[in-house]
Amino acid sequence: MSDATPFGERLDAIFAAYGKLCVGIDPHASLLDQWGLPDSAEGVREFGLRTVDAVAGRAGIVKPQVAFFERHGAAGYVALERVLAEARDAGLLVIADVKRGDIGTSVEAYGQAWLRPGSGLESDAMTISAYQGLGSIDGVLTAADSAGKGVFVLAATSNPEAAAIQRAVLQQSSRAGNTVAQAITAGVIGWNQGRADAASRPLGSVGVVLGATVDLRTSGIDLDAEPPKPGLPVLAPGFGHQGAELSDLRAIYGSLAGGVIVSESRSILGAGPDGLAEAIRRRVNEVGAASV
Ligand SMILES: O=C(O)c1cc(=O)[nH]c(=O)n1[C@@H]1O[C@H](COP(=O)(O)O)[C@@H](O)[C@H]1O
Repeated sequence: MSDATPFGERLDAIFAAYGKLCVGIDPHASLLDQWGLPDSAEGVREFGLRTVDAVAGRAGIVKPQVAFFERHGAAGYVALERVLAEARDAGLLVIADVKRGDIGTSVEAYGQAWLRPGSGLESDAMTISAYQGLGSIDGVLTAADSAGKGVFVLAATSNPEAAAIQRAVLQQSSRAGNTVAQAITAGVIGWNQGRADAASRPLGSVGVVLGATVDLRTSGIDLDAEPPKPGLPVLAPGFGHQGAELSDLRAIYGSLAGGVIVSESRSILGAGPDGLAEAIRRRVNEVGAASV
């Protein structure tokens, strides 16, 4: 499947081949220590490469968190470029967790950094924030679409402090009365439905971040409606270390459960370099049993 194939189709193929686990690549200082690696650019590179090696052939998706590489400045970025390239060469789908957002022209430049084919930081998808308005991300969505790339827009994030803002109710716009999380989710579903051949696509190429720790109904997300067509990719952090249980997956996500990517970092990485492959294998099976 070529890179220009829509991201949603590539994600669907990965789901079929490897299931829905995404392994976060988060080289926390404490994990580097546990793995016997230095807290340096070399350390995060080695951590990333070993994780990619352990994931390849066992799961299909990785999500490097850029902040842990950025801590080491330019050398950290060089390390990240290598990890991204090795992951993509290994056939993994790479979601760059960068959470960018700005006025439209600047967010487009972020898109060029992370999603433009040939860029040193090229990834298959990136996380972005639409808190400067849904219109501010239009340009990056269009560019991603034409390059077969994906975008995950923050909607209801897993951290408890987020609820006050993300459950706030819009006063203006055609979505007045919606919560912020609801308006973003509806906007993304609408975007996917507006693409050519949308009805025949299994999954859209734009998804949302809906944390597994969140009461999504209270956030205004409709979990009882028919699943959208095409399906909505849902990046779902919050399982594992943050406390959400896989056995609750269907209850948490309702009719959106089919598009859920279970993303875990510390709960898997904490197995250490020697236990990592086995921890991934086990979690892939558990996610398979819990997923729709
Ligand atoms: O976009 C994300 O990935 C994300 C969104 C969110 O709502 N909550 C959240 O925890 N994340 C990221 O997901 C990862 C979760 O890590 P663990 O809690 O160790 O599984 C971290 O890299 C977070 O930055």
